[in-house]
Amino acid sequence: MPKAKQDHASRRRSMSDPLSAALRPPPNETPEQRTARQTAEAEAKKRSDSIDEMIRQERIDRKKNKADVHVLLLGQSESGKSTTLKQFQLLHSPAAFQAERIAWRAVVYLNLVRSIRRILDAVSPDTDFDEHEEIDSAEAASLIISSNGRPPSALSGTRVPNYERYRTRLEPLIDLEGRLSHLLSTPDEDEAVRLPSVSAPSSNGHSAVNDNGTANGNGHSAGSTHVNGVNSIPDTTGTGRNTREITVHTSTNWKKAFALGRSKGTKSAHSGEIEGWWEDPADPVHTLHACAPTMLELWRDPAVQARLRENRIRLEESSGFYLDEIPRITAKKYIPTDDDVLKARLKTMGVVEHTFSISSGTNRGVQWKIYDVGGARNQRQAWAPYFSEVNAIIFLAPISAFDQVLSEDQRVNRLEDSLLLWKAVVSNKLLANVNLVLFLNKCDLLKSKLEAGVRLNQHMISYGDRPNDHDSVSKYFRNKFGALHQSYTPNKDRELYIHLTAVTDTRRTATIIADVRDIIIKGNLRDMRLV
Ligand SMILES: Nc1nc2c(ncn2[C@@H]2O[C@H](COP(=O)(O)OP(=O)(O)OP(=O)(O)O)[C@@H](O)[C@H]2O)c(=O)[nH]1
Ligand SMILES: [Mg+2]
Repeated sequence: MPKAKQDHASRRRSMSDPLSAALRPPPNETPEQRTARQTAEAEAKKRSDSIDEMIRQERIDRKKNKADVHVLLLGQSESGKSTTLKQFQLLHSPAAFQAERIAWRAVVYLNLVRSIRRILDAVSPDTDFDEHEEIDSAEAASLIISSNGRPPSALSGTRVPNYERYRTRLEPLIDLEGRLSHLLSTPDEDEAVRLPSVSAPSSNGHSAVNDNGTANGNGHSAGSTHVNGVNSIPDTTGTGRNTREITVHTSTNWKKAFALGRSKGTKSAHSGEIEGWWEDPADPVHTLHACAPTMLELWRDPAVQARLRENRIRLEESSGFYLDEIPRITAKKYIPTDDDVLKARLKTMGVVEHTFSISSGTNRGVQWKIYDVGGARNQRQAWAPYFSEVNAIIFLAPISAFDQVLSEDQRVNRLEDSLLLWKAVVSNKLLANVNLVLFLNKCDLLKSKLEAGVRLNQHMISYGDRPNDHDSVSKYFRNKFGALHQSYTPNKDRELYIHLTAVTDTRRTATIIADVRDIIIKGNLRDMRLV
């Protein structure tokens, strides 16, 4: 309908509208009555306009709050990025966390079996650490490097008289390790392209991540998790045993694959044919259950403990440590607890994107996109494409790692690597307006390490003769990382927000995450001491 006609029609409608008719001024209105009416009308209009303005402002505020928040988790491998993501999940999509809990059983089993194999390798009469070209990540994580960068040879150490018996009895676990790796690595025949192996660096030590491993891929973020990039299958040494850390998908595919049971045709707990996985004779729990007494005996054997000490292997500080809980983990009806899931170690390859919708508090309705990246050196070129779209970065630096080396380059101290990475992030001009939150992580491990007598000044000369306790050491790192930001940031107004964290600790991390969330939303970083 043409506009003139439309106006006319609406006028006609309003004239015949009984309400409009009632509001029309009386025909015999005096000039005083008219002035009073007009004043009252003007006031009513003012009130109405201010209500309209309030509604408009609220709408803008709501829109602002609804805007997506993009957070990138950065830091070296094993710094705790994926664990931080799990904490976000636990807080903001507990139903999804709950649904995936059972699938983490496979990872916990694999972590446990690998710890056992690590012990067997370390206490073997044939082991000479100096001959080992490669030590896997978790081994490297638990080694204190001697002054020449190598642990002392194990050849002259304590003999483990029961070694052969342990080996024979635990042989089924070696097979199980292969089965579990396979289950986790090839969950789906239609799976995406594989990345080059972590163990195949290019000549400059940085192997390329293929296209799938870089940003943006072909966004299939249905549900909440979306993976850009894939995993590599662990290497196999000449001995036929894996020495590398298992790298598997962090996508929902492997989770489904494990949760749904094994090969086709096998009766599945989830199809209702049997009551639970423990009734399935092919389930890994049976091998673990049968080997549990020997695993316990091995771990508690004083000769084994002595040998591990001589080799300076502290498994209790390594990723995915479950050796103190063998009976619980190997029980037939074992279901991982929240803490078990948080401790489970699965290396990330590529980029995992997770979406949360905050359903309570002041940030209600805000969509959060959190990107969890692989931190190993050959994964880092996948980070940059995300720099232009993030509002905030949570950078994790594990400060307990001052005496450890990178698994991908054993010449590089982990803390030095963290400091260099941090410097690169804070000085990056593309990130000048991105909010920065720094988690000085693994404070629990730092504390136990310092209490065990490991001295920071033996690895960091600049620490001098300051006290070797948790407070002094963490303060020193806080200042060191803070000073780098102050010196190199291209944005002098940017405030840095530093936390001392142990992201496996759910209660404390929940408090920190709530604060970080509010601060990121406000875009207003403040330096606070929360722990
Ligand atoms: N004790 C302790 N363990 C931690 C802490 N943070 C992480 N971990 C453990 O360290 C291991 C490595 O953590 P991840 O979150 O997988 O590390 P990441 O940064 O994602 O590593 P990549 O995926 O290789 O880049 C896991 O087994 C975690 O449970 C911490 O603060 N304290
Ligand atoms: Mg990870």
